[in-house]
Amino acid sequence: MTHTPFHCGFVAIVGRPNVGKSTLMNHLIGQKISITSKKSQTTRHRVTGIHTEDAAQFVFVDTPGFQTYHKGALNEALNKSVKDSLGSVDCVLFLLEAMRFTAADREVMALLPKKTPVILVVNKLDKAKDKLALQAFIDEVCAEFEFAGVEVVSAKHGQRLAELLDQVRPHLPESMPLYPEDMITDKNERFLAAEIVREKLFRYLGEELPYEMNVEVEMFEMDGALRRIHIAVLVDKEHQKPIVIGRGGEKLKKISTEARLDMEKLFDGKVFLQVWVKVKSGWADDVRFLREFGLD
Ligand SMILES: Nc1nc2c(ncn2[C@@H]2O[C@H](COP(=O)(O)OP(=O)(O)OP(=O)(O)O)[C@@H](O)[C@H]2O)c(=O)[nH]1
Repeated sequence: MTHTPFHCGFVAIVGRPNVGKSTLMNHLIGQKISITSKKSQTTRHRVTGIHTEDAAQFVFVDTPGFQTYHKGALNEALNKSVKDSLGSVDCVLFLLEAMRFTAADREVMALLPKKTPVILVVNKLDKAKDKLALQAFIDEVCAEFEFAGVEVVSAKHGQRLAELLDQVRPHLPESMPLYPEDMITDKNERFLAAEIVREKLFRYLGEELPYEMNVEVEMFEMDGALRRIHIAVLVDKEHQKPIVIGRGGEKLKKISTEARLDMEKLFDGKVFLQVWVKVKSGWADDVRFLREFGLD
């Protein structure tokens, strides 16, 4: 009897903000874990997604967008996180949007490792109608870096993701699976609860969203089968509070109701959720505070 060896490894997904990294990872692991939004720079934490097959396990690392425009301590922490995640993986997926190769993309490209295989993933295939122009675009990008492979996909529509996995699989080292096969993330429920609230804030505040904002889980307790969760939304300035709360508290109510429903679905149990807004002045440049978030 022949024995197929198991392969398991880490795969980093990198690219400038808004290329579709979170969307890609969510589709690859088949469940929504990392948050997505039309507004860029929504991913502040490394999120690990896990995809397990009969003979392979892919452990995905979703890095924050490489920051070019904001130079505060927060963004230095984010940039460091990109570099760290690239130094310790088996394969890197470098995402671009079809037909767009911007200065911000080149800045991320400059961080790509030379010793680790990098696959060029051209996303948003659904938007590229002219196939000849697409090939010319791919040739132009490939002239600037030695990629181990190229794949065109549509993360949003789940197109050609199997082909993408086929390209990654040979780069995973022979190893036992690192995680149980039904596990899709190593982030705990506490982290996921904060991610869900963050996503609702992005959805309901849109352009009004204060740039300097974060979400902190103040309490997460099991009370029998009930999860009691208290979450604080931290804004930088007093005048930003009413933006999040809305007239008569209407926005915050909507955000917390929707977040609670999502949590109940994901955790498969009842949730009692309280969300409130607090002012934490100057937090975006306070490195000590970043440390508490595990971001430095
Ligand atoms: N048309 C189209 N849109 C896509 C595709 N993939 C992602 N998008 C959209 O692109 C936007 C950004 O996607 P995200 O997954 O949040 O991008 P990201 O790279 O994780 O962004 P940051 O968190 O800012 O780094 C969202 O509106 C997605 O719906 C695709 O294949 N086709």
